[in-house]
Amino acid sequence: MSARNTPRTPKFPSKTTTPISSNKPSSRIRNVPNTSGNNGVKLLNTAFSVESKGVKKKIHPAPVSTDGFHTPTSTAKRENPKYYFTPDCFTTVSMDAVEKPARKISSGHDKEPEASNLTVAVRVRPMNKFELKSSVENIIYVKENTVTVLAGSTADSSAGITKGYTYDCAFSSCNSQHEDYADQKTIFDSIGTPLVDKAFEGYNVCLFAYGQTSSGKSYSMMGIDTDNCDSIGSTSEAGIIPRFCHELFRRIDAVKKTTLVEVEVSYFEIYNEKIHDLLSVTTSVNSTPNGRKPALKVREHADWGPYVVDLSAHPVDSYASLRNWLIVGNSQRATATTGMNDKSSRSHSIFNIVLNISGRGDSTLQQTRRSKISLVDLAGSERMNTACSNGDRLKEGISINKSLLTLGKVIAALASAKKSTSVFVPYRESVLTFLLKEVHPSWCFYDLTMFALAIFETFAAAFFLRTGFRIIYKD
Ligand SMILES: Nc1ncnc2c1ncn2[C@@H]1O[C@H](COP(=O)(O)OP(=O)(O)OP(=O)(O)O)[C@@H](O)[C@H]1O
Repeated sequence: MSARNTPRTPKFPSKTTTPISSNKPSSRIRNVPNTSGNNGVKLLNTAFSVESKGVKKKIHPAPVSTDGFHTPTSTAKRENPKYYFTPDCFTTVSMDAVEKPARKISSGHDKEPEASNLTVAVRVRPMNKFELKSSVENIIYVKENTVTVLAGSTADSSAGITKGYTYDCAFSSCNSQHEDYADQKTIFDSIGTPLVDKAFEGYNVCLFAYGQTSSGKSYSMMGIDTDNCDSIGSTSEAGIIPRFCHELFRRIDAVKKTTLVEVEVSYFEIYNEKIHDLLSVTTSVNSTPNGRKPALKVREHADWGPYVVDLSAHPVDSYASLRNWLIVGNSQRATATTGMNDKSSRSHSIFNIVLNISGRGDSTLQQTRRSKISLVDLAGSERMNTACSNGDRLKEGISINKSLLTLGKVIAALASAKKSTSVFVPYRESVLTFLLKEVHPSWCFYDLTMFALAIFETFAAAFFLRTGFRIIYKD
């Protein structure tokens, strides 16, 4: 899921700003000369600026970019000058402050298609070895963007009643011989590529995988890396994250003569509500007995929102070096065998990429675009008895379920907040929602299993979406 247009409240720093975290993003942002005649206004498409004194809201005439290096903000401002609020010396990206180019979502019973910056996709995975061993039957069918669920052994089922749910995209990966089979490339092309486009335009994007344990989230997000550094084959099992990074550098290479693109990555996990840096290379004397690095703290900056203190960030200049960091991070992630998955993720993982894009060469450079990409692989919700959880696994499962519950509550509250301003959004109830506060998801990615238990997830997902984003399902 990714917020293609990250809805954010306009923010106007009242004092000299500090970096959002110790990865010092602001130090990487240049103040570029401005030739647009905007009285020294820096068209810096970023929330991190070094000049912010004497700030007050003011409506400016729409800026004119002289070098064609537009930001989404500047373009939208030109089209919607009334929304163009900026302090004298500061221009910030505020996706709330611009009219977003809305994508239309059509749904089964909607007369009018809805405009949304959120996309929800569902993927149905093949049966796993546990399911093949037991006598389970396929109860989920995908046709176009609708998932139909036979109601199992209930009276509805005997009466031939089915339930259909319409999503933005629905993929079936059950049978590789089937013509509609969606492989890793199909998934990435459908939901990953638009995100790369948006990231290059300067939007923050976020994509997360949600679903019950063993429904294929990690497979879809990370996949199985069988490729070398130079290419990702079309039949490869590499998932969205490596494909996203590969595509990112392919595009960077294509424009490198004219455009300077700096890429920085960070990767952390939220395990039992504690944050661990997955890319930390320093050895700490404070490591826990199980070898884990000490947990990092979350703080909230008055202007830039929540951030992880001392999270390491690493500049990368090629897919090969980025892939090495991914391998390091994945090797440190907490996984364990449960009753439903041999290698179950016991934590939420968040892989962040920060892109700074600016013109290269002469002084005609006007703007720097900055976008943050968050690719999130959530831990799976689980039923304690089915997942055979006990001891540490039980504790982890409780923590996972609790934070997923909060995620649902936050999204439901955000939806209600659209109608009423007095709604309390419980971001702080879990570390995950607190950290994602600044990056509301606009892309969600759901995996469903074909297993009967998945019905629960299907209903949960439909409810979640229906309440959260008014996506109407057919029934
Ligand atoms: N589309 C698919 N095609 C083939 N195998 C898949 C697919 N989706 C998942 N699998 C396999 O199913 C198993 C479980 O998948 P995975 O570990 O990705 O689940 P998960 O949702 O991340 O689980 P958890 O929440 O417990 O971490 C893995 O062995 C994985 O390789």
